[in-house]
Amino acid sequence: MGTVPSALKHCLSYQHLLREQLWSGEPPPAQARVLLKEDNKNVLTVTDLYRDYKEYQKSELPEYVKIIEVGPRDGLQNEKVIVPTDIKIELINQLAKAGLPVIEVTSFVSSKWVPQMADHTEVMRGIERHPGVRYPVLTPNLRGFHSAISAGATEVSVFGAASESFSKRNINCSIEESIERFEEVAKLARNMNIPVRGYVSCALGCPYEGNIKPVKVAEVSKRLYSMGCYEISLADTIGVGTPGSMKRMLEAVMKEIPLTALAVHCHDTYGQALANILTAMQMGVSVVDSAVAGLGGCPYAKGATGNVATEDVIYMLNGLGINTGVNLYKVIEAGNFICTALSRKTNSKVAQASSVFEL
Ligand SMILES: CC(C)(COP(=O)([O-])OP(=O)([O-])OC[C@H]1O[C@@H](n2cnc3c(N)ncnc32)[C@H](O)[C@@H]1OP(=O)([O-])[O-])[C@@H](O)C(=O)NCCC(=O)NCCSC(=O)C[C@@](C)(O)CC(=O)[O-]
Repeated sequence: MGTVPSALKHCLSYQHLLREQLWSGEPPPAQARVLLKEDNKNVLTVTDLYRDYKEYQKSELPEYVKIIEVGPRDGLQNEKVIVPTDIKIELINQLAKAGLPVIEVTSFVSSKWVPQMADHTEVMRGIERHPGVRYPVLTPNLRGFHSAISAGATEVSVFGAASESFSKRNINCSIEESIERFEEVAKLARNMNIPVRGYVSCALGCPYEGNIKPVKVAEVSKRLYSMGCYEISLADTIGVGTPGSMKRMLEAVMKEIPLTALAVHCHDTYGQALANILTAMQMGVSVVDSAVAGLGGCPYAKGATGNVATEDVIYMLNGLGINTGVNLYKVIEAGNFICTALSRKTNSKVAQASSVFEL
C-alpha cells in the first residue's frame, strides 16, 4: 500500500466495514467505530450508519429500480471525435453482460445533425442480443422509424420537449408538429407490436427559455402517454433541477400519468442528479436513466454536462438495499473501457473512488 496517509487508512477500513457489515444487512458489532477525521472530533460509528440505513429501508422506496443505460446513445452523441463502430458495439455488449436490462443503442437521426450516430445501422446489426435485455433506439420521425426497424430494432423512443425553443433547435419543429410526427410513429409501431418510449426534454429547465412550468411538462407527457408511449422519461436536459423543482414537476405530471409509467433522466451539471433521483424514488418513481462513466450531453444544450453516472446510481441504490440486478463492478469495467477508448477520465465518482479504495 506504500505510504498511505493514516486518514486514508481509516477510510479504507471504513469501506471494509461498510462492505462486510453494513451492506450484508447484519447489525454491526456495538464496538465498531470508524474515525472519519484525524483530530478525533468527528466520530461516526458503523452503528450510526446502520441506524440510518434501517430508517431508509422503512421509507417508501421501490424495492426494484429499472436502470435504462443511455451511455452508448446520449453518452456518445456529443463526442466530437467519431468513436469507431466496433468500440460502440463492444461497449454495448459489456453493458449487457453487466446485467443492465435496457440499453439505448443509437439514434436514427440525420447524420448532418448528429454525425456521431451516423453508424446507427452498423451498430444495431453488430451487437450481441442478450436474452432479457432490451435495445431501444431513438427515432424522431417515420423515416427514422423505418430505418430502425430495417436495422433490426424492436423498440423505439420518440423525443419531444416541454420548451418550444428547444424543440425547434433539437428536432427542427414546434412541439405541436413533433407530436404529429410522433403520432405517426406510434400508430405504425402499435400495428407492428413495437413498444414506444417517450422523452420530455427540458422538464426542469431549458437552455433557451429558462424555467419551464410543470404544467407544460405534464401536458406534453400526457400527449405522449395518450398516443401509446408506455413510459415517459422526464429529462432534466441541462441538469439545473433541484429536489424542490423535481418534486413540483413530478406532482404536476403524476396528476396526468400513472406513476408506473414514469422515468427520470437527470444530467449532473449542478451536481444535483443523485438528490433529484432520490426525490423521484421517494415519490414512487422506479425507472432511472443513466450513462456509464457519466458520459454525455445533448448537442442542442450548450454547457450541459453528462448524464448521471450509472455507477453512482447503482452504488446509491445498493446502499439503500434496492435491487437493480446490475453488477456494479462490471459497469465500472465497461466505464474504464470506454474512457480508455475516449482518452477521458471517468465522470463517475464511484469509479474514481474504486480505483483508490479498491471497492
Ligand atoms: C429530427 C431531424 C431528423 C429532423 O429533420 P428534418 O425536419 O427533416 O429537418 P431537416 O430539414 O434539417 O432534415 C435534415 C436532413 O435529414 C434528413 N432526415 C430527416 N429525418 C431523418 C432521419 N430520421 N434520419 C436521417 N435523416 C433524416 C432530411 O431528409 C434532410 O436531408 P437532406 O434533405 O438535407 O439531405 C433532424 O432535426 C435531426 O436529426 N435532429 C437531431 C436530433 C437529435 O438527435 N438530438 C439529440 C438527441 S435528443 C437528446 O439528446 C435529449 C434526450 C433524449 O437525451 C433527453 C434529454 O436529456 O433532454
